[in-house]
Amino acid sequence: MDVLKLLPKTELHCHLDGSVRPKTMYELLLKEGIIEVNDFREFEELVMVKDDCKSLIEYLKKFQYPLSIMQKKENMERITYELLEDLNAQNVKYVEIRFAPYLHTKEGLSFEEVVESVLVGMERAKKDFGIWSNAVLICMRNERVEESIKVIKNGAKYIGKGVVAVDLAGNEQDFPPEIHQKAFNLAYDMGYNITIHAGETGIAENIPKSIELLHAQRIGHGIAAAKDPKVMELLKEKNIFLEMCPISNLQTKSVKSIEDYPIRKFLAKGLKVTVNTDNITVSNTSLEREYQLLMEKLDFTIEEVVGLIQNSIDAAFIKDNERDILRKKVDEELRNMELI
Ligand SMILES: O=c1[nH]cnc2c1ncn2[C@H]1C[C@H](O)[C@@H](CO)O1
Ligand SMILES: [Zn+2]
Repeated sequence: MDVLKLLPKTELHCHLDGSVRPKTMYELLLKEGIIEVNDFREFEELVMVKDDCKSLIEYLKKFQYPLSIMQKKENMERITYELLEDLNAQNVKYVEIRFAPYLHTKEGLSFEEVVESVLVGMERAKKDFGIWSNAVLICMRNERVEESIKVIKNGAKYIGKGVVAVDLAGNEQDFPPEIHQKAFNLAYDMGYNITIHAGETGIAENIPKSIELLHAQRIGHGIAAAKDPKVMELLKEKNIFLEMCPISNLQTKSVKSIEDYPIRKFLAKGLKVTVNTDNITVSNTSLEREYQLLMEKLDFTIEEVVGLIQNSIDAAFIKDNERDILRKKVDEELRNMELI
């Protein structure tokens, strides 16, 4: 839809390893001898989930391919830069890119080399394309709390220099939030913003736990809140933003079908909802596709989509003066499109 293409957009929940430009991943996997397929289509089957994906755990298996080539500084920088180049071409004005630094230290890179390569890619993209971005550092749920503490301590020197927040991601079913409480207390004291993946795989209680024990200001996914009015009440009362990712949620079977997707229920309850991609390549999606799905299947109007974009601006982990600048830029384009 042309109007969706042209809309000025913001992206708050986008994993770097799940969003590697497919052609680049193919080139690097072949060059490094990790795969032997010689057909691009066959390769796409390997790295993107299909509709028959059964769970988040199955979905997470796709990350082994991008992670295997994201172990070098030049690859990290290039992948970040290209993601931003592609998002800029889709008129994304602001993006928060998330990644788990320690998943990129398997072949000798230091934590600092990983983070700085991403930050250099972001800087270069800003200079070349004008697209503005910040980074979110991920702690992995399946790791011990000491590993999360290392992410938080080592990342602190980058707060305000491109890093704005920390997150907890990975297998939610087997690793509840409280395992990482000590780390997120520290993150809170150190001044990070905090977002937590919670309620993605049906466990509603992980949402209040993430807010009350881990200081979450935003919740990734949050689908399971729909089952519990008290959880929705808490989200509303605490003014917590939801980072919803419809296509990913359908693929991981967070919801049975798009008709069961609780986005309208959340909006009707007055919750602050944003819409994001999660993993552009693994989920084979884009912001445009996410919005198009909402318009085609859930009867969203273009004005409602604009409302979601405006929520993202409110939810972004940026300073208020930066938020004013971003809002002004987006509003100007919306006004020119006669959408506000
Ligand atoms: O949607 C998700 N839920 C939980 N974990 C996820 C999701 N998408 C990606 N991840 C994991 C797999 C990646 O390797 C890791 C860091 O981006 O975060
Ligand atoms: Zn995610």
